Amino acid sequence: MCDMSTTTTYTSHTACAEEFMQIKTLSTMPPSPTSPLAADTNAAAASATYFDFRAAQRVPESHAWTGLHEHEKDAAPVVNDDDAVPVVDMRDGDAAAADAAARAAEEWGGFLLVGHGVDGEVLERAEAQAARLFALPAPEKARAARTPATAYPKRMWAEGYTFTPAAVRDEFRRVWPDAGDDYHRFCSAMEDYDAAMRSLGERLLAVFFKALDLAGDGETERKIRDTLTSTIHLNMYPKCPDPERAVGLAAHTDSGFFTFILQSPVPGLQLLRRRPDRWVTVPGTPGALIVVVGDLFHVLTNGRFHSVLHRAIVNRESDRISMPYFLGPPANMKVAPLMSAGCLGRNKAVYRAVTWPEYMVIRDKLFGTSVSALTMIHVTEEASEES
Ligand SMILES: O=C(O)CCC(=O)C(=O)O
Ligand SMILES: [Fe+2]
Repeated sequence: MCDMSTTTTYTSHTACAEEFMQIKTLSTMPPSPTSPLAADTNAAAASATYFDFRAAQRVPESHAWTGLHEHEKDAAPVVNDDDAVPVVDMRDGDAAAADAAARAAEEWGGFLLVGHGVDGEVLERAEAQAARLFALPAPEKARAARTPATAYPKRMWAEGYTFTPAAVRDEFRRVWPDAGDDYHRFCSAMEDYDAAMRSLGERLLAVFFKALDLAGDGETERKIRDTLTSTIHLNMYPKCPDPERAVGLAAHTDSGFFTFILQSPVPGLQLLRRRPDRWVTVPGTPGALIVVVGDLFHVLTNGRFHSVLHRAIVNRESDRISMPYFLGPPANMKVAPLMSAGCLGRNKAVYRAVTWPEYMVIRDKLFGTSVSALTMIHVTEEASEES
C-alpha cells in the first residue's frame, strides 16, 4: 500500500464535465503484461509453465481463443484510407508535431512516430539482443521469463520478459550466471535503449504539453518529466500453425502514461478504431516507433487523449518481436486531470485523483468483466459539484 502522507498530486483539479464515452471493451485487460506493478518473473514458475511453441504442430485447446476475429477489418495493414494509422513526424517542427499528436491522441489513442531522432543503431542492437535472448535454449531463457498470465481462460501465443531498466543487470544474471560477454552485450544494449527511450519520452511529453496548450505550465511538465518511471517488455510471438485460433496478446489498454513500441518489421499490433469498432493493423514501418496512450494519460488529460485498446495477433510465417517501453508516474504520485488541459469543452475534472497502484487494484478487480476501470474513477457531475 502506498503511504498517502507522501503522496503528491500533479495538479489541483477542478473539474471538466461531459459524459465520458465509455470505450466498448471487447476483451479483458491483462493484469500483468501491461503493468509494471505486477510482473512475476519467478524462475521456477516460468520453467514449469514453459510451452515449447517451436514444437507445436497445432494450437492446443489451452491456447485456443474464440471470437477473435469478429470485426470488419482484421486483415492486412491499412495504409491509405481513413483507417491509416496516423503518423507524427517530429521533424515537422514543434507546432505541426503537436497538432498531429493531438489529433492522433484524441481520435485514435496511438500513432506512428517518425523523425524521432533516436539512433537507429541503438534500436537495432536492442532488437538483435532481444532476438538472441529468445533464441537461447528454453531452460536458460526461462530463468528470467515472465510467467503466463493465469487470470485468462486461455494462454497467449507469446513469451516474454518484464523488467525495470535499473534492474536489468540483476534480472538477467539469472539467464547468464557467468556474467560473460553475452550478458554484458545484452545489458548494455538494454541500457542504451532505456536512455534513448527515456529522453524521447521527455521530448514527447513536451510535444503533448504543447498539444494540450499547456506549454506555459513548465512546472507541471517538469514535475511529470523528472519523476517518470519506466518498464521494458520484451515480447516474442512465435509463428503459429493456426493464427486464427491464437492471440499473441489479448486486447487491453496500457495503464500508465504512454508507451513506445519498437516492433520488428513483421506487423502484428492492432489498435481498436471506434465507431464502428474495428481492429486496424499497424504497419511494420522501419525506423518508426508506435506510441500508445495509456489510462493514466487519459486521466491526466481529462479524457481528451484516449487510451486505446490494442492487441497483438500472430501469423503463420514469421516470429515477431516487440519491445514496449512504458512510461508512467512514480507509485506515490496522485494523477488527476490537469486543470487547464483544454478539456474538449469540459469545465470540470471527470476523474478523481488516483495513484498508479490504486488504479491497478481497481483494474485487477474488474478483470474478466467488460467494464473499463476508468469508469470506476469517473466523477459524476453531482459528486464533482460537491467537492
Ligand atoms: O507486441 C505489441 O506490439 C504490443 C505489446 C503490448 O501492447 C504490451 O506489451 O502491452
Ligand atoms: Fe500494451
